[in-house]
Amino acid sequence: MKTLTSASSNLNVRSIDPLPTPAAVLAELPVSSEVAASIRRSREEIRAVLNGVDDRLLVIVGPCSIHDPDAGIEYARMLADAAQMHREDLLVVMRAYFEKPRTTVGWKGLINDPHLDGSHDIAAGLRTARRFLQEVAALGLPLGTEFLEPISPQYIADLISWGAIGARTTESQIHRQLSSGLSMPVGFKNGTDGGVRVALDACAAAGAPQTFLGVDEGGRAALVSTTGNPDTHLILRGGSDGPNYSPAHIAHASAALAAAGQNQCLIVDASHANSGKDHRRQADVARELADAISGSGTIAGVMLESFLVEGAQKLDVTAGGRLAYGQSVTDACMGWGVTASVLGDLARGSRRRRQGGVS
Ligand SMILES: O=C[C@H](O)[C@H](O)COP(=O)(O)O
Ligand SMILES: C=C(OP(=O)(O)O)C(=O)O
Repeated sequence: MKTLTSASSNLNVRSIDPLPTPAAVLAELPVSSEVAASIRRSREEIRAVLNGVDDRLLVIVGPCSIHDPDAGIEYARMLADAAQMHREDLLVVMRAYFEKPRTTVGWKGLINDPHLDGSHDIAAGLRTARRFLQEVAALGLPLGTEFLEPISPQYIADLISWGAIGARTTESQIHRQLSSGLSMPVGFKNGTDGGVRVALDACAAAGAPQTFLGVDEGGRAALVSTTGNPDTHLILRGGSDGPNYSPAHIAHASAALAAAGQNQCLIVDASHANSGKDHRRQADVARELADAISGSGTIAGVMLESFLVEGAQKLDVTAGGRLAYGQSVTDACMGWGVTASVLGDLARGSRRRRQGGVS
């Protein structure tokens, strides 16, 4: 369906089709009171880690993107066991990314194109994402995601314990406004050029009350007024000028946060420009961080890209064809074996920090 509101509008629009409302999808796929309580609890735990009240290390780990819910669930079960094993030292959150920001063009994630064939069945994508989150949340594993489209949070945010705004959108006013109203802690990545200032500005903007155009649960355009998000924080992911996880980079970022009157605790992404997008290098970066955290009170968390099978495969939505099971179709990931060993190293680093009494 496409409606022309005037002879001069929608000239480049092929179609506009209504989607089910957030309220309809939430009613179809509700959250039990037990799961809702466990999500609220995990948000509090993440807050406590970010504020230095809980001395564990936050680890946000999982596939670069979820493209096959079955493989994602198999991964989640293994991660839930590992999270349980390391619960004294690590607070593990599963990366469940359904929306991919692209440098130019490419598959934009399971919500945008759930059949991976360019058919863009977003109604199915929203339901598939929500069903996946329900299933993982029922395992007791907290979930993290990148919020990219400003409308999709209405469909899934109640199931998310930690949110990220990506390097390509940290400077966007729309994403800062959105974050100011989200109910969970939200981390802002430094820019793709390595600039940390945009993320500090983002934390300040998202921490402030905002009024903007949004949608309500009924899918209607709405005036949204927020209180500001008290739990914004910085994520260092490296940039075009190289990695930014060295002790000097971390001290510099932490001082900039303090000067801006913001929380000095930050998260380091071991992937992306911090590992030159090389999944083998990512494990080395994570191990360097495991050593570094024992002497640093400011590294509150680490991000890892990991899936069942290491590496990545090419997805061509126009060509079809079979995909290897459990391997990323976006950025290359560490495989499960290496991930399990890296989690052990991070747990040991977290324990050493506690024993050394680093504050
Ligand atoms: O993490 C994912 C990617 O790095 C990001 O979405 C950009 O991907 P692209 O450069 O392949 O488009
Ligand atoms: C896109 C991502 O990261 P960045 O914004 O750092 O490129 C991601 O984590 O999937």
